[in-house]
Amino acid sequence: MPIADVRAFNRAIVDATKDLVCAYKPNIAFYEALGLEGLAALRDTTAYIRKTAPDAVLLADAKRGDIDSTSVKYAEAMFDYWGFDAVTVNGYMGGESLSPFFNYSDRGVFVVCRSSNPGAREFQDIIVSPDAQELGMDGSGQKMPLYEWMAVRSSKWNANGNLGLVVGATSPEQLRIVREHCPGVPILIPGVGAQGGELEASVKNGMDCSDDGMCKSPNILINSSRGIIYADRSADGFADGARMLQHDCVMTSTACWRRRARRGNAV
Ligand SMILES: O=c1ccn([C@@H]2O[C@H](COP(=O)(O)O)[C@@H](O)[C@H]2O)c(=O)[nH]1
Repeated sequence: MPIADVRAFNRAIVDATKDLVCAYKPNIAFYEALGLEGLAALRDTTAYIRKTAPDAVLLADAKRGDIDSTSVKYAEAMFDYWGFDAVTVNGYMGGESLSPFFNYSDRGVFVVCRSSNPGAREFQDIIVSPDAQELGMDGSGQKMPLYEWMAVRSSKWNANGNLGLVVGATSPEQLRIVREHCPGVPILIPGVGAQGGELEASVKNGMDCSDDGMCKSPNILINSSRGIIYADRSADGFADGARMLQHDCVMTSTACWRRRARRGNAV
């Protein structure tokens, strides 16, 4: 569905949702597809978000990643030129290819770990046998799916404490496993709404209870794009979409906290 005026469309979304969301995640592809005019609209949109919702995190969904000398330029573009707070990256070229992003210690770097699309299983679920030494274990290498190895391995890239992971809401069981390996790491969870991901199971399995069992800081970012921006092209529609998602997240996490509290904080 072409949008006649991208700037006005985005402004209406921001106005309607600024009190309801903690972050905005423009997907760079949609702006690049419109050429220079699209990039100008992205620039104006990010400026509008900064002005209107100054506390919101601006996360670029760009899934960048290349050899390190090229990643230096991708990181400069995302953080220095565009001024994003965080970016999604592709880690399958290995840790050193991402260090230019992690070197920006005041910015977040969300590594795709288990994506939300149906084809995710084609590679990410393949069982691999990482070197035992790499795993920091004795004996022979332990077998695990590739996405799980990504979760384990990525903690080595987190010297600056700015690692995040991306795990789709379409695979809550894999999310549970990733969370087990990665306490304290923020997880971006796309895939609710249009992709049919499971919100309740994702909130339950993704919440971070590493602090004190009460999940003071759940460390999850639930993403809904089409569920909000195409909810109904009106201010009420955008706000309703965001409000419904917020309501469901709060209900689920509160129920989870209560259950855990009743069990004496056991996670
Ligand atoms: O595994 C992934 C990683 C990124 N995405 C991106 O998130 C949004 C989801 O859009 P919806 O309209 O809420 O389905 C989109 O920009 C994807 O590129 C993802 O879906 N899955």
